[in-house]
Amino acid sequence: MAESIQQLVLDTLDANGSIPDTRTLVLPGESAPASSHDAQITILGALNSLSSRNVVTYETNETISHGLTPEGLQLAEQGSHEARVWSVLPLKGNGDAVTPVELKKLVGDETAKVGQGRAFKNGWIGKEGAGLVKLAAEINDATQIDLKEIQETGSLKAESALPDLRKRKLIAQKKGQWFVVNKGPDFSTSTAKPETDLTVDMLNSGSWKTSTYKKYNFEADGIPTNGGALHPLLKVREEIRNIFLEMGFAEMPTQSFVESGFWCFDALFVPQQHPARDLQDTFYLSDPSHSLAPEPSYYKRVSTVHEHGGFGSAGYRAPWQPEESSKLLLRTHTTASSAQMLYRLAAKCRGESVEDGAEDYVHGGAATNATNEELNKEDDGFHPAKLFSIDRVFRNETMDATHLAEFHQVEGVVADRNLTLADLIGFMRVFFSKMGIEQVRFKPAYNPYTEPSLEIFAFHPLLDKWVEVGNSGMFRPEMLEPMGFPKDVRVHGWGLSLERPTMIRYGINNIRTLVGHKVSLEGIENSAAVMF
Ligand SMILES: N[C@@H](Cc1ccccc1)C(=O)O
Repeated sequence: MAESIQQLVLDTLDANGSIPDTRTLVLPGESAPASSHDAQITILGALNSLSSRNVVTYETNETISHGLTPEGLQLAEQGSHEARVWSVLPLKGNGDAVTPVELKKLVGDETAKVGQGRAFKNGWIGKEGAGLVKLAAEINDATQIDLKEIQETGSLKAESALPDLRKRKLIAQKKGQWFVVNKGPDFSTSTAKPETDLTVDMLNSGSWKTSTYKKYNFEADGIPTNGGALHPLLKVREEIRNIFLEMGFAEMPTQSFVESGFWCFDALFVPQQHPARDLQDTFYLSDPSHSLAPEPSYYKRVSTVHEHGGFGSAGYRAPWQPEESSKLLLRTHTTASSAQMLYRLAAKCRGESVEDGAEDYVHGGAATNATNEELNKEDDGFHPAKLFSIDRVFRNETMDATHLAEFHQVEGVVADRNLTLADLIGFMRVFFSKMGIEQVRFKPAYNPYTEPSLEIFAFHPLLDKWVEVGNSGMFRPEMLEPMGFPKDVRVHGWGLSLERPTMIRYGINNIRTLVGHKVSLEGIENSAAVMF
């Protein structure tokens, strides 16, 4: 039906050039023109779909018409109340007058009540004794005639009669529409929907040659895209960075991912035979495979403390191999960078001038433990420092749900005179509580470069167990004194991974989720409020 109406509109336009009034159309299957409201609504549907394809244009005109109410319909059929009253009475002098009680019986209560008054007013009836009689031998029931006209045409030529009929609730207003239709820019008599895509089938069958195509709408709004977002690792890194900054730490400059065995291990007093230096644990570079030699006097102090001891240490008493020291590798921990920053921090203590030294990253005097006596003593070039880094490290690990060959380490070091283990523990508590971790425990551990060393455990309220969150310790004199730090300077440090708190924060079970090309945060809605 809808399509045949579209076809009718198109054929009419084709034949006549335009359709000045859609009420003149004779719809398929009908014999009379489509003057009714419903017919125009049906036509409107066809016009809308044709105009959306620019096949036609149309203008809307409004009409106000009238229809009969149920009571109006009844009166159009049977005559007005007054006419019906008049019709049952005898003409004056031609019989017995009808009493009001009898009249009600003859025409019904309602008609008797309404009709009497009007028939009197029109001069059609009169009183005779206690009853009623016709005065006029013939009447013209204008109400019935008007109602019939309205019923047939929807309007009344004698418009002045309309308000009264409306007041009597015999007619009601009906709003309607009709349309003027013209050919659109893409007029054609075909009702086939234009193609939106050129398909393989159309090419094979050759139908593409005769098909019509939907035009591109360059005005259309595009589909809104989801805006860019920070990677979860970046968000958590920013949070941790802010914790360090508000605790007065300075960020160490990002150093090269490639380090020498010297800075990654030797400078930290990691023995040259240590298993961490194995090929299975560390990625070594093949080209170039070896680094330039470090500053000779420091290199000498480091190799000596390893081989023969010194600074109160017996050393490892094992042969020192320059080859091992100069190997290039991907750093296995950011402590390799901390070592270089500490070496620079000690430059003044070694009597060297500081060019690009760690002084820039040193918050002199902050949180110092120095006594008056120490402050008064001669300047030995040392300044306290609080440094941090959050950066990438690499380990030759078997990858699984919680291990990757590369990850990020969060690392902090604090250098000051006479720091104690209590300072380290106190620092840890404050740092982790700022990360939302209130319950922490420490367990003695072993690192070649720290003594004592502590593993940090935190109670995870959701997992209901203690989980390891970091590693820490006080750097050994065998590491600090060859750098040139005075004997009373202590440096403590700690490290944790960035991935672990991020995974717990975002409810991610598989670390690969964090680094794939598609980061899906499957558990994000259920993520814990606490970070670890
Ligand atoms: N480098 C240690 C962390 C650490 C840093 C500083 C001091 C002690 C420990 C690690 O990789 O786990």
